[in-house]
Amino acid sequence: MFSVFAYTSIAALTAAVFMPETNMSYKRRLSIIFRRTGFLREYRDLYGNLKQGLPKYLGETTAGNYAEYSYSIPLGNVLSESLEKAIVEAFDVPVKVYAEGGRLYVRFYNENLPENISYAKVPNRGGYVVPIGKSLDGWLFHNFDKTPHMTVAGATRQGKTVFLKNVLTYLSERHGEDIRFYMIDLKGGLEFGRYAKLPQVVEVASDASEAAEVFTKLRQQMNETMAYFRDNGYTNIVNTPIKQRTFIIIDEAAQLTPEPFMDDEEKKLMQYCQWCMAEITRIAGALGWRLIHATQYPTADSLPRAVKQNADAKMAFRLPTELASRVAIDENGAEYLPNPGRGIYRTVDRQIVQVPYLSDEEMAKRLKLTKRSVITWGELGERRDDRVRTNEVPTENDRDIIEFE
Ligand SMILES: Nc1ncnc2c1ncn2[C@@H]1O[C@H](COP(=O)(O)OP(=O)(O)OP(=O)(O)O)[C@@H](O)[C@H]1O
Repeated sequence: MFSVFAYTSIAALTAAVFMPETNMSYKRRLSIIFRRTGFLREYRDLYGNLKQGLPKYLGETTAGNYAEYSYSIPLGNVLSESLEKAIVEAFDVPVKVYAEGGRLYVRFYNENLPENISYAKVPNRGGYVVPIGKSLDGWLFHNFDKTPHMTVAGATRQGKTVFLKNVLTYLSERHGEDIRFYMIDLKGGLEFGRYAKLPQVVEVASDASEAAEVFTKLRQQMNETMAYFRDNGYTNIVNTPIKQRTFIIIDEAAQLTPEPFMDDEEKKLMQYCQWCMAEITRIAGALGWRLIHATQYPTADSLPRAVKQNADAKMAFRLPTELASRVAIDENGAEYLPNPGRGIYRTVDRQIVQVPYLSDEEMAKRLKLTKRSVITWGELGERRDDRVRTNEVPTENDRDIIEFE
């Protein structure tokens, strides 16, 4: 099994210009790092004395955008987080360090990720997959049939909504009405309320009490589906002929966090919603439910432990602190991401990607949205009023979408 630990140094993440280095200096610097971190092998010299030496160098591979060096891992050593960090922080170029089959690989890339990659460039893939983005090793997709649930975290304006729109669009384009979306859009329905008339979108909840109603319906459906699976001897939807998959996207899930200032009823409502999210991630993956929990504020309270534990894929955009990064993806790094759309995708391994940019216009074209299929600000009613109250007027993009024919 591929055991990958990929890092990109802070310097490389922020470097605007690629700094070429000679192969010689890469190897020499690696030797110094191996010595300083004690990543050494033991051997006996001609006189039988025990000595320490550098790990055995196995060779170099070059490909389109990288040069990679491999070494034998000295017995008794492991690829530790501190060794990886020592390596990646020492170079001005993006570096990936990983161990596989007793070997240590250090890959030096000769390019940086671009800051913008168009959604139009995303390759076509079958199955219940969505593009996560482009890494320096190529396109990366997330397969919801393999890993049903995902958490997404990122500070404001760092790319969560664009990512969720990628998910909605890519799946809808490929699976038509086999895909169902329940959008729990706790930004008052402002982002996803407009797509309520899409055939794939079953329901849009825009506050906690609407969310609770949706969760109650989903629980009923879950029980019915479970009974159906039992009757048919099914254990997991991926091994059945059933094509339908149900996505529950919760955007700004922190709005479902019980707070000390809330009255008991409100707290109970929030706790109920959090419990339902946990139940969905615990039980419903095998039944075809896929939950995406997105928040600006990943804390132990806003990201319930059960959801985090059962969501084996974690996506982080830039976060304000190392602590937030650790809550979101169990390690630091998200606090250094340099631009919107740059994310860390964490499963068993870790990849840095640039999420494809999908504009509202492009989304409208792809989903064949017309005036009739897009909810207007008038129809949004209350929600529009909320936006006016908060002085958030519709943007140019919003208007384009609504007027799109
Ligand atoms: N993948 C991307 N590629 C390039 N630019 C992006 C990408 N994602 C986001 N951006 C830029 O950042 C802006 C904000 O992105 P987005 O609306 O997704 O943020 P957000 O994280 O959802 O913010 P909030 O939580 O405040 O709603 C976009 O309008 C766009 O200009």
